[in-house]
Parts: sequence; C-alpha cells; structure tokens
Amino acid sequence: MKQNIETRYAASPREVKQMDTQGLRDEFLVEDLFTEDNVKLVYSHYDRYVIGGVSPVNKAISLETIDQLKSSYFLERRELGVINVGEAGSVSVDGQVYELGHKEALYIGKGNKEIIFSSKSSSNPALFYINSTPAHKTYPTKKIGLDDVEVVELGTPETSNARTIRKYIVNSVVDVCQLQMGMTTLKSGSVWNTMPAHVHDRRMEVYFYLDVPQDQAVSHFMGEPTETRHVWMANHQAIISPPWSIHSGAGTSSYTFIWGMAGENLDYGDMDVCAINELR
Ligand SMILES: O=C(O)C(=O)C[C@H](O)C(=O)CO
Ligand SMILES: [Zn+2]
Repeated sequence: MKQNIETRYAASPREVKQMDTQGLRDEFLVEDLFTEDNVKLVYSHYDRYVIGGVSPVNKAISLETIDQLKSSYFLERRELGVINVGEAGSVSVDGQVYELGHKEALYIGKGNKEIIFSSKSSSNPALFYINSTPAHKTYPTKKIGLDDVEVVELGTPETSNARTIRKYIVNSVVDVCQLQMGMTTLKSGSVWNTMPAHVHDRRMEVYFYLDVPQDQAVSHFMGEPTETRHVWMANHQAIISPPWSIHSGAGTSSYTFIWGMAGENLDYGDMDVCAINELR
C-alpha cells in the first residue's frame, strides 16, 4: 500500500502577498485526498498539523508512520481525529473496533500503535478524513456520533450565511491535548461560511469542503483581513489557513465543510472578528 505524503512549510504574510494563483494553490490547497486503497497525508509546519484521507475499498488500510515524524509508529507522540465522509466503515485501534457511519467521528489518543481503516462494502466505501496534532498526554479513544456533538446555529437567510455548526472534537465533548474538529453545514439558499470572518493568531486551521455538487465550487478566502486572496475549491479538497489568515468561503450552492484546529489554546470562541466593511 502506498502512502502519498507531502510536506508544506509555513509562509509569512509578506511572502503570501506576492503569490499568484498557482503559488497559493501549491502552498495551501490539498487535493486528491481520496484515491482508492491509498492514504494521502500532508504534513504542515503550521503547528505540525497532519491532514489526510484514507480510502479503503478492496482491502483494509493501516496508518503507518512517516519519515517526517521520526517515530516508530504514527501516534507515538500524536493524537488523531477521524471523520467518515463516506459510507459505513470501521477503525480498529489496537484491536478494538469502532464502527463509523456517515459523518460519525473518532478521537484516538496518543500511544495507540495499530490503526486500521476498513470499509463495510467495497461497492459503497467509507472515506476517512483525518487530522493529527502533536500530543503530550494520552486521552481515551472515543467515538463521537451525531447525537454527541454540540450544535450551534449561526447566521441568517438575509445575510446568506445561515448555517449549523457541529462541534465533534472539542474539549467539552472529548478530552484532547490540542486537536479540535467540527463540521459546518450551510442551510439551503445560504452560501457564506465564517462571515463575518475572523482570525485567531493563537491557532492555525484547516477547512475540508464536502457535499459540494460536482458542477459547483466554493471560493475560499484567505490572507490578512486587509489583503485577502481567493482559492477556488472543489468537493473533497482541503485548505490550510495560517494563524494570521482569515478563512471564509462563498459557494455557488450550499455545502458542508470540516474545520480542524490546533495551537495555543482549546478556546473555540477565541477569535478576532473582522468588520465586513473593512475587508480588503
Ligand atoms: O461557519 C463558521 O463560522 C465556522 O464553521 C467557523 C469555524 O468553526 C472556525 O473558523 C473556528 O475557528
Ligand atoms: Zn477559525
């Protein structure tokens, strides 16, 4: 089994200002997360965040360590969040099997050696979106189903930003060292996520777009609030947001995205909100 691995370095606002379309895409966009019977991993130097996709179709896939970690197994010094964006599947964690249905999540604590991903049916495979961060302590592995999440409603139809935020891996739901993950779904007719936009210099963030119809797209906005850039994104693509950058998007239809964060604190509400009419 191949693990397709990329490294992304951290870039400063000064460098990013000079980037053209392809430069921005090469630096921040994560494509091809799901290829049959493969693992794709992107190791980012922002908070040493790992973004990945695991797509077991005809066989089970084990998560192996990568050179970037210099560890004997992947979770030797890390924790892992998994959200299944495909059909039914399971994750075996040192022999304990967790069944994950569509949009169910699993938090896996540091120190677990053998992580094996499987689909229930090769004709309707699971798609496991994964995020991983360095961890200093072992917390118990926990499945987070749709009934376990914290739900927040934000926005209004009048401002085209009515959406539901589901917090899966946050410290009020599961004990974590630094990883946070959740899912935001736009209501029909609304297109703007994370508007008003914000930054949080204490945490980097990654957005992974899903439920984007094949002939539609999301224009994702990034950059300093007064120096924004956009990146056009398709279904099942992710984008890295540096801590100094806004992360917001407008779709040509409604859609869903998974956000994941790591850094200085676990305070979801620690955001510096940008006035909409001051964005440039
Ligand atoms: O639509 C939103 O607003 C979000 O989903 C915001 C993210 O959760 C986020 O950026 C958290 O920092
Ligand atoms: Zn944010």
